[in-house]
Amino acid sequence: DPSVFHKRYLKKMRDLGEGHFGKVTLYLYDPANDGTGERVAVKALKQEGGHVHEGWMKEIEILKSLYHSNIVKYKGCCTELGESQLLIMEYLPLGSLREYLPKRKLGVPQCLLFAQQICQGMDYLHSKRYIHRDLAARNVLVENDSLVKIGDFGLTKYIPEGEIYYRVREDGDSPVFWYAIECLKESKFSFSSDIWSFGITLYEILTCCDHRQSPPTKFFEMMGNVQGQMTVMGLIKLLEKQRRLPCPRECPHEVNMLMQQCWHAEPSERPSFKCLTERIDAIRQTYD
Ligand SMILES: Nc1n[nH]c2ccc(-c3ccc(NS(=O)(=O)c4cccc(Cl)c4)cc3)cc12
Repeated sequence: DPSVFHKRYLKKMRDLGEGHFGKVTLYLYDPANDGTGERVAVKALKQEGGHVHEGWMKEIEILKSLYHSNIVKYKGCCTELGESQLLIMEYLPLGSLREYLPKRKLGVPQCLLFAQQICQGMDYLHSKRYIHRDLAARNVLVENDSLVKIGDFGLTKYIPEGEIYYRVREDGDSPVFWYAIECLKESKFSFSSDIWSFGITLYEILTCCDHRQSPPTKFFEMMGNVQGQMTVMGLIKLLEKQRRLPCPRECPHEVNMLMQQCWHAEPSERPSFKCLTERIDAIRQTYD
């Protein structure tokens, strides 16, 4: 069974990323023990033990059930007695947009191609009634110059038929600068709050993930940067005054309008990923 990986053949190479509950690491899976094995990305749960376990199994089941060209491929899992399962994914050598964009100043057409592919992957996720809850440039991986994939589903939740929101207890270090206003105020997550996070991710792409223009940096500036003592209340007040991230220098007017609509205070006024895919495609056509 190619989806079963034995821990004894996993050779650690380097870290790929770390989240609140987990860690992603590059391993060589080398059963012949001659260096000819394949490189895989392995996500492990930080040993929090206990309650996190069922959420972890859910994450593995969710990724296993997703098949889309803009979603990282599930390869299998590794179950060792007494330890939590390891999630084995395909390895993309170019890493996430956070690593890729600062090195490759993309033009607007390629930025829009990446944005459109994120919308296609997210439209597929929403079609299966999942909300992502952590869409950000750091969680988008680069296969090559013309293909990106959503690479982490650690906060993804299923929204039952007939429901609109998913409410969460406050969890660890939430990515508040990617959160829609209703998530900050009422912890209400929905398909529409993913649209808000996509708008922030599109802003990151258009600023080439330049840390001087990053969402945290810009929001701190807009709040008067009181020694970084940003409270969630400070961010909520700013957003309630209709303040939003500024239009990036290279950003065409119609793309800025699209981003601002993703940040509409009223969730139901935000576009869907299907609509965004079509609108971005139309804008891209004007560059051909
Ligand atoms: N280069 C890669 N090939 N395959 C991968 C699978 C996941 C990842 C990955 C995906 C997401 C991140 N972002 S992250 O912010 O580091 C993160 C967020 C939530 C949970 C964790 Cl454990 C890590 C970092 C790395 C990278 C690769």
